[in-house]
Amino acid sequence: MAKQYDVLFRLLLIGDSGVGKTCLLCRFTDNEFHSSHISTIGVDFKMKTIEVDGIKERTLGCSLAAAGIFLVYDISSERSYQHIMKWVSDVDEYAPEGVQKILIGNKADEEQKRQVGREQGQQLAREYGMDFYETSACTNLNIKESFTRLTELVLQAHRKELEGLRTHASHELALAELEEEEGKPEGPVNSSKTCWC
Ligand SMILES: Nc1nc2c(ncn2[C@@H]2O[C@H](COP(=O)(O)OP(=O)(O)OP(=O)(O)O)[C@@H](O)[C@H]2O)c(=O)[nH]1
Repeated sequence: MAKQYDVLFRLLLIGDSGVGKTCLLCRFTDNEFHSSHISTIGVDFKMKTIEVDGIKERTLGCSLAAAGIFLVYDISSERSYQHIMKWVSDVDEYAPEGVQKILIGNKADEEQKRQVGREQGQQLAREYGMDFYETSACTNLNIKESFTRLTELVLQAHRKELEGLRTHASHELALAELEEEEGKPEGPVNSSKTCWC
């Protein structure tokens, strides 16, 4: 059976209740948006495979030991923005070292209710050395872009393992070609799935 992904890792969305974490995840994985708010008890868990730089990444939408974290606030809630600092300190305390982070100001479609300026988001992201996106799960603004960017950051942070994966993959390919040339029956090729969970 064809390999469905090369690398498996987890992304976590954190932020105050109601900022749109579940909706961001559903928009990214299923291209769906739900206008009702049913508070998540525990964790939502979704998977999606995307291809970045020729490598197929399978992301788990949620996890406790995550390789990448979205810190999400709602641009129509100053309070959710103020709480980002608390979320960042929790991440610094509990997340594994080297975890990649991106700041998200969600509900960017709610311009008339805006309480947090785009510059405030940019400034906070600069202070913490993070990338920043304003998104809308409702209109699909910057969803793919932000998930792809976090994926790229995770890949960069795991460059060494990735190089090993590429070398292994090219060896596998060369071996398969050789076997084909020699007319050998195709044996089971070990799949080189990497997990950074
Ligand atoms: N206008 C607008 N509404 C949004 C957007 N994203 C989410 N919402 C709405 O905000 C509410 C909360 O969204 P959820 O995704 O359930 O929020 P959450 O952060 O997962 O909430 P908890 O599970 O309680 O932590 C829902 O009514 C959504 O429809 C958005 O981009 N724009």
